[in-house]
Amino acid sequence: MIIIKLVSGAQMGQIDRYTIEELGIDGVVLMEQAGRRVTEEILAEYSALEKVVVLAGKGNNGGDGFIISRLLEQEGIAVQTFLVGNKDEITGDAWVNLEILERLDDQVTEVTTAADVENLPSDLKQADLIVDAMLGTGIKGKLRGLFPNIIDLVNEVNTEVTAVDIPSGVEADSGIVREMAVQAQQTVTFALPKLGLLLYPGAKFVGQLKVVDIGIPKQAIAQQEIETNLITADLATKLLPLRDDDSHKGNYGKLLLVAGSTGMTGAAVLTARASLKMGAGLVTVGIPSSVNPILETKLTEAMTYPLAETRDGSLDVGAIEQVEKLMSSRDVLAIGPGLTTTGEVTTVVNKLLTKIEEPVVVDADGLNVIDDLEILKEREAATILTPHPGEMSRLLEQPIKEIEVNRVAVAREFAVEYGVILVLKGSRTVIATPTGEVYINYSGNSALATGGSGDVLTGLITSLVGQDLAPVDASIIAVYLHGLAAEIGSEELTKYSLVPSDLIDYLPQAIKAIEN
Ligand SMILES: NC(=O)C1=CN([C@@H]2O[C@H](COP(=O)(O)OP(=O)(O)OC[C@H]3O[C@@H](n4cnc5c(N)ncnc54)[C@H](O)[C@@H]3O)[C@@H](O)[C@H]2O)[C@H](O)CC1
Ligand SMILES: [K+]
Repeated sequence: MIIIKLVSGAQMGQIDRYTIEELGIDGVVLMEQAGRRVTEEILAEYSALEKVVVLAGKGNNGGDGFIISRLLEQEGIAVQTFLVGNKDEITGDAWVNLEILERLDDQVTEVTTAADVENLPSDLKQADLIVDAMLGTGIKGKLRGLFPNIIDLVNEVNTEVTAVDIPSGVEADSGIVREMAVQAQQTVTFALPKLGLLLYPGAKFVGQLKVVDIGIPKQAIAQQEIETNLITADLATKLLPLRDDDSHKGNYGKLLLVAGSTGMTGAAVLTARASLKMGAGLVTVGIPSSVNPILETKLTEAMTYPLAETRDGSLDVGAIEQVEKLMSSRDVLAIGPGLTTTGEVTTVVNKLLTKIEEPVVVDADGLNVIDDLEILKEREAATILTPHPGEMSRLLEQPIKEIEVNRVAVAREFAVEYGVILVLKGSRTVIATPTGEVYINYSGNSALATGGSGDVLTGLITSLVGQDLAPVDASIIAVYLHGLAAEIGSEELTKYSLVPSDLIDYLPQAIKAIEN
């Protein structure tokens, strides 16, 4: 599948409603399929189950749980079903399934008091598997009642857990976990992955994720406008530009990278090397003149251009005209890595953002010195901003925490408001476009959490924009490959020892993995 849509809990609810009310597929039928699919996944994963505990909540997630209890019993497995709540509070499709279970004489034990909770641990410990069907997409706000205690118990015992749809405690829209959530080894989710299963911190609780079809027709999904997509290997493959044998360097972009300063030449080197390794045609690094000799020795294929500098070795306003002149024969500009924020850098960056008519990628210090976001709106060519949450926090003058818990919304709103491609870095990098489309990246690992990995990403994006890719497509491939190179590289080097220059060395293997 090339594009995988990611849904919020509310969108999934709408799709359900449409399927049931407009298409006339009964909710009980959907629930039956849901329960059956989870049961199949459980049986496929665990071959020798003897005892299973199903923990059910009062909503439809619990309804799925009742079906799973019934189907596992039919397989000859001893199932204990606990309902967190009173039976007389159960309604609708969940009630239908509770009734069936009772008619079959399969016991459902109510857990309604602290004393009931105290009785749970021995059963939880003795079980081969716990099925978490307490809270699904319907969770709202802080965990209430007995849930915090029960979730604690589930997490304390050693028994493996399969979560139904989403681990209880994780919010489907955001991945927010208010105080705690069930730590699952496996999560079986219905129809489409929920955002909260991919975004942190929720993602930590999911274990292995399986997305199963429960018979929701694709028309019901199509009728929802879903603008949030998962970046898959297939999508990266589809977007990767082909290289024609009958081509020359002019076909692959002329890049100008304005980066580096005294003490930070490494940033310029990483950006340049990454852009070359991604296939750029011609790369020029514009760098404060006194550090130019360093770049000359560190870079072989890239050209360098000494730019006007102040006494402290950072850019001087004289660089504005030099960059403008260079850009008259270049296709794309990247500005920011290792520039520092001192002296005249602010003026240089802000002036260039208004003057340069080619696509611009702004990163690191380039982002830190933007003094008026309005200039972004004025730009006609594409602007790609690649902040990490700290830089985003500065751009928006909002606490990092608010950005972290709201990555998708923050990125989308910013991209739409300022007409830019926003690449909000972090585990699960979010790419947002001026039209409000969002792409979430799943590749990568903690090896990327080190100074310099952002410089590599900037090089990759700039390189692909130079190769004439649409800025959003360039960002998608770059972010995906960057993460994949980290995954491949850390297999050999470990997540501790993989450094950004290694990322560049592993890029060819990442490209190979997605090449057709
Ligand atoms: N996606 C599908 O096509 C299908 C999904 N199914 C399952 O249905 C749930 C969603 O069911 P819903 O009834 O809307 O909500 P929940 O069961 O998740 O929870 C409602 C239940 O929980 C209580 N509650 C809510 N928040 C809290 C809280 N913070 N603390 C304590 N209690 C809370 C609330 O009062 C209700 O009692 C979906 O995930 C799927 O598993 C269908 O089975 C098939 C189709
Ligand atoms: K659940």
